[in-house]
Amino acid sequence: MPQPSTEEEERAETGLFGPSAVTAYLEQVVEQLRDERGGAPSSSIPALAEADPERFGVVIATADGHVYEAGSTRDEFSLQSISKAFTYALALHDLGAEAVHAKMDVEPSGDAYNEISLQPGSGRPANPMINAGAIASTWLVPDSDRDLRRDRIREAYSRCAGRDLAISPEVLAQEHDAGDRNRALGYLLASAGIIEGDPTQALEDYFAQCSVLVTCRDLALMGATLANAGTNPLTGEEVFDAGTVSRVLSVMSSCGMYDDAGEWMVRVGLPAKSGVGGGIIAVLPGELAVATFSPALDRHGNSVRGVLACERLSQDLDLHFTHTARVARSTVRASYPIDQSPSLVRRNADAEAVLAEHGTDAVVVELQGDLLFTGTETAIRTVRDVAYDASYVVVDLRRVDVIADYAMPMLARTRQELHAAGRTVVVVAGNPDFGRSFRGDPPLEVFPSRAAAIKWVEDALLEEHGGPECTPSRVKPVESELFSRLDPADARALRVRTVERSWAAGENILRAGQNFAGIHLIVTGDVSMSLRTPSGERVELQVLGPGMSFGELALGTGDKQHATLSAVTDVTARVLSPQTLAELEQEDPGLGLRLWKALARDGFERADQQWRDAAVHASASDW
Ligand SMILES: NC(=O)CC[C@H](N)C(=O)O
Repeated sequence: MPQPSTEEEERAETGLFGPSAVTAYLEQVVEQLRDERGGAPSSSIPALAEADPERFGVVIATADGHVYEAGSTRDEFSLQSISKAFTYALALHDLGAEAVHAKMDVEPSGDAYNEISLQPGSGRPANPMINAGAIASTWLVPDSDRDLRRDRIREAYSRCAGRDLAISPEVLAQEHDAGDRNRALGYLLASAGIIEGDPTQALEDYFAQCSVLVTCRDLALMGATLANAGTNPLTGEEVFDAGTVSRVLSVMSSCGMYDDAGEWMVRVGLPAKSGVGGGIIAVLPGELAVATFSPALDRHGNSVRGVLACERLSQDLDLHFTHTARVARSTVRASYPIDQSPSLVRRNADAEAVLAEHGTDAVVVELQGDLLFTGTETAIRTVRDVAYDASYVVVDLRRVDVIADYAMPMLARTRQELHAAGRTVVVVAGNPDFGRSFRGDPPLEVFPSRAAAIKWVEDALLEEHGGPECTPSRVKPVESELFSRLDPADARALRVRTVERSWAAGENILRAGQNFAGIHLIVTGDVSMSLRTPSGERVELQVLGPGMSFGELALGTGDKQHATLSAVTDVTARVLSPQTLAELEQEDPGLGLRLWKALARDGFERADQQWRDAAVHASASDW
């Protein structure tokens, strides 16, 4: 079955941009280590002893399924002991950790992989990565009614690799012929009651799993399945549950490289498993897997070039588990007072004055990435710090990918603590689950956009620090912004020429592109002004409230509405219709001229305000 290719591979074949920089790096590593000629292929069976020691491949497969390879990455070789990690996973998956732990411990033995040894006292093998534990793991995998044990094992490996892997009959026959030491282990396990009954079939199935043929690329995808918590990142199929994978990786960390495991964790720092066929997989949980292949082995039975390549990648790419803690510092994307990114609501002069004075009393904290413990701790510390000086905190979760279950109560408690101290936390979240993150009493305000959240906070600040004139629910036309620029007599003369119109919440009032439909003075309710992007996305520009006007800008844009106006709430307005305006020019040209001057001043000020808002919005990133 052909090996599945990824999009990068297909694109790289087109040659448009050439191989990725990651591939180029791996090619450089292969070339620089190719001259390392220490060690020799395993002499345990002819098929291994005859392997070409010059073959050398390195692959990185990311936990989201991107594969980068260099060197001999498509040549097949036998899996050998790397199989142990995956058979152990299958036994855990089938029987559970307790049943498996009754048959083998999880302690590093410090012995060679084929040591004839069981733990004193318990009589269990020290761990599943040495042959004694591995044979016990194989025995634990039950035949299913559909498949023999060895088919179940091979099929599980194939699901991790993303393609159908085969057992080499030649290697299997040679493992069988050379298997007396393993048979001694099998009967020792039976004598200790670890294997119950005849160990023969388990031994044959163990030989079979060692004889499964893989390529370096297959190994990397098998490792990436472990890095991706048990789900194959290319096929999306869950092969093992996350708890099983966590246990397997833990045991690989302490035992996967046999009596070189301690040195390995210091120099490479990744859970790994090697095999005398010349393969190694190393896994950075949640991020990637590295796979290497070169048949020449050191005295521990680990590939010489493979170990050097893993050390090199760990050091060059900072893969060591003690180096990957930086991600927490990137949890906080930005933090700024709301007056640096005011809402889209056009406020009257009184309201603007109050917000200018109190706008720093509310702060936005934008979070991103995964809120695991360190990310959550950083987020909590930041929210508490900003809340020290601010009464309102807007926590923007839209760029957060994951909030760990244990983080939810920590975030909820933080909100309660701030509430008890007179602070209010509101949340911006597209994911409804995230809205639960800060839940508690009083009920949490969750908004789909930051603009809506900031409007809510501004309204709260105006209610606290401004009078009713800041957030009027009703404004007479003669007190509107536009008419207040005129003499009272002119305002009254125009008021009698208006007609009342009303719209229900959600109703369209004016559409972009339609002809001028008159000057509208909002008496009650909120009106949203929006545009459609070329891709059809609706972008809200402003929210207008009582006392404000709309529709007149069409006069400056060729009599066509430049934006869509829709009722956010129920709306009533007084309208100077186009016909009324035409009659006014005939009947009282002086009043008409004074109206146009007031419009011009209002328009220029509004345009200036919009440019200033646009500059602020551009700096405060997208809405
Ligand atoms: N470390 C290894 O890869 C050893 C595998 C070999 N088939 C054995 O069982 O001894």
